[in-house]
Amino acid sequence: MAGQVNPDLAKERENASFNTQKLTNLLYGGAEKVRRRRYIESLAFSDPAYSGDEDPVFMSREELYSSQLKRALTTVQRVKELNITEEDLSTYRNAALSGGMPGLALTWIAFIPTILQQGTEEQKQKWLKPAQDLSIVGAYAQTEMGHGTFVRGLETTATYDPSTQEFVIHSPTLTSTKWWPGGLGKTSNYATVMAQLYTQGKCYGPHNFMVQIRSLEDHTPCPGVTLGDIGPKMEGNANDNGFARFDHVRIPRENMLMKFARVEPDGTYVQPASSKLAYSNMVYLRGTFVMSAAQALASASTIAVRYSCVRRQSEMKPGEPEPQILDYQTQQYKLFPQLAAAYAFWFAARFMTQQHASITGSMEKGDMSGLAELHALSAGLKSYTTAVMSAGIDVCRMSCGGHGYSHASGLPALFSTGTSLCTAEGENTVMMLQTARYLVKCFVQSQSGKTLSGTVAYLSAVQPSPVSGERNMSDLGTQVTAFQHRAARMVRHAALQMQTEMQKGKSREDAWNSCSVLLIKAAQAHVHSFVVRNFAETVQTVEVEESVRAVLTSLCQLYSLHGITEHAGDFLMDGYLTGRDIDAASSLLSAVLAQLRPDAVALVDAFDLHDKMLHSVLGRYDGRVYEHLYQWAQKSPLNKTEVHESYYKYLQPFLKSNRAKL
Ligand SMILES: CCCCCCCC/C=C\CCCCCCCC(=O)SCCNC(=O)CCNC(=O)[C@H](O)C(C)(C)COP(=O)(O)OP(=O)(O)OC[C@H]1O[C@@H](n2cnc3c(N)ncnc32)[C@H](O)[C@@H]1OP(=O)(O)O
Ligand SMILES: Cc1cc2nc3c(=O)[nH]c(=O)nc-3n(C[C@H](O)[C@H](O)[C@H](O)COP(=O)(O)OP(=O)(O)OC[C@H]3O[C@@H](n4cnc5c(N)ncnc54)[C@H](O)[C@@H]3O)c2cc1C
Repeated sequence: MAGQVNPDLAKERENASFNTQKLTNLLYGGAEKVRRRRYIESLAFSDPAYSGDEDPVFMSREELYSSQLKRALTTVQRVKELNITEEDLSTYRNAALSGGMPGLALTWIAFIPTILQQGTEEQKQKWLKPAQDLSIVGAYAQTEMGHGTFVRGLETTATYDPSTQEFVIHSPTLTSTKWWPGGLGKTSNYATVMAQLYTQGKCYGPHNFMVQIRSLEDHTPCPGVTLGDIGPKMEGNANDNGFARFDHVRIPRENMLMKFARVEPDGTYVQPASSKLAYSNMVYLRGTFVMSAAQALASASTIAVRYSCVRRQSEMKPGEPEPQILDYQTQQYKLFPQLAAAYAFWFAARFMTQQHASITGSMEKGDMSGLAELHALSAGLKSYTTAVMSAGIDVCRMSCGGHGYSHASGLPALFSTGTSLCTAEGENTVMMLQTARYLVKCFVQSQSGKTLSGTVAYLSAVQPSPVSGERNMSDLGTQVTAFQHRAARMVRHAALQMQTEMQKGKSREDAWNSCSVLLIKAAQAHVHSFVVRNFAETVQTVEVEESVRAVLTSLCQLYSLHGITEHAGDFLMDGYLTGRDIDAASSLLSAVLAQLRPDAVALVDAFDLHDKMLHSVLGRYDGRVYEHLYQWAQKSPLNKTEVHESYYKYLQPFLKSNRAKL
């Protein structure tokens, strides 16, 4: 019957052990914030300006680009009309754009933050408002065809000419062509360009420059600038990721973003407090990817868990009705770890945001001591959470069988969008190696007697010797300590291995490369241990109803026990955990799967993701999967005519001639 919720799904909701709304409030920071978020979303969802477009999967690249651009421009207009505040801005935009990435997106997520973080007060005055009001549109142009990871290897030059007080921006080679920046291809008329700064005959490394790239009158490229779109990608095709070449393009001296480093009119270079401050916007964006990872995994688990309650398949017991596929333990083992990771990353993202605010606050006051930890934490968390998210979405997709492979499920698009976060804003392996670099340094410091603090404090506190006696593997504290022990041992092992290689005569760089697999694994173990500890501390300390705490505790247990059993070898290596402990962890894990089963739907409902954000026939809140699957397929462009034109062009003549031969 129209409007009714699938009875299986309705029953799941009735049987939950806790109040979903209470958990939603916890996730979003209180009942008032939830109410506000829903209200802001409803403004977008009910606005006819955003409805009527067809499903993006049925659109051509050009249709997609234009329709998302149009929507994005409508959001700018509506934000003014509706007085949407800064705090509600991203909620409104996400809802209006249904999570899509228009050509304007990088203006919001990279161009404006770069001006904010790298610009002087005067520069902010000049460019912030135009960028926010969208009288200029900007890209963040750093990556080149030949270099993305190795920022010091960028080839674009910005050479200061004191006679005119200008910088000359130049792309000396094909490989120096800026390649990938979002919105650069067709949409932007400005870009912050990362280029090697040359002044008084000396190179001072990569710095950011504000460059006008298109005419503000007719949008044609400025003299000396060649621009274009780099072509379709795995996903995100509403965005015109682009290329740009500069042929001795002159910009005023004031266009160098000079909050940290400066070039005086006579060409004198003034050093920043740290050369890495030019990278602050990357650190910020990496931090935001942790929440994107949590949300992407939350979306995937919402889709897969709801569908797994609607879908019935096979016979568990002879003669009995087909069970919901979520009743199979193997299905729970696929999905619940993804669900648990989504929660774990959500809380980790919250920590990351707080750390970012607190350390950048100190940096504003001139205290740079937290920069290294902030970089290591954001790089490691970005790498770890996006990798788990990407793999996890694919697990969710496969858990939905054939229908998961259809775009109707929303999972293919979610995967190909989500997986881009493993590469963008610092390739994951490279990022994890940055965390490893910090850990090795900390280890060496702790060896020489320094007491470590912050997220690495445990490296000096945890003893590497095995602990004997029975362990209560269901105790969260025991699990956290086991993770810390594992990480500390792996960091120590990788660092000592490096020292051994160097003692054998290898250079530091060669020793680093020959130990980099160990280093990556150690850094992953470190981040994993941080995420477990942060999850455990959150569930233990947060102010919430006991029924919510109980289900979160089970979820935390699951995340942690899953990690222990999946990486059993690491925990067994030095005998810290025994085979008996691992067996106990496996049995507990099975028990927690069964314990969480009745709450699975309520746990995904608590993410409060609207159907308009999920884009999934399988993950619909009402669970009416089959009728909508049928309706969705009708929209396929191939169904526009009963007999497709290629029948007349190709198939008919072919069949006819074959029949004639009979
Ligand atoms: C339902 C929801 C679904 C949602 C899902 C989707 C949401 C959509 C959202 C979004 C969509 C996508 C949006 C895309 C946007 C993308 C934008 C871009 O990609 S912009 C380009 C980024 N480019 C990189 O990140 C380059 C990476 N490379 C680097 O950062 C550097 O080159 C690095 C770190 C690899 C090396 O840097 P060195 O060569 O300058 O430094 P060295 O020599 O290695 O180190 C010197 C010291 O500096 C430290 N260091 C390096 N970077 C640092 C930093 N940033 N801060 C502090 N210290 C740093 C190092 O740790 C080292 O420290 P010691 O010497 O050991 O103490
Ligand atoms: C969707 C998307 C949007 C993007 N948007 C922008 C944007 O708006 N602006 C912008 O400037 N850029 C953008 N980029 C570019 C992005 O930042 C780079 O692609 C990214 O930083 C990775 O660099 P790379 O492509 O040079 O990879 P590479 O470094 O070439 O990576 C290739 C392989 O080499 C390995 N590798 C490289 N260096 C090392 C090392 N030191 N140690 C061990 N292994 C190593 C990597 O692990 C990887 O396996 C975007 C990219 C994508 C996919």
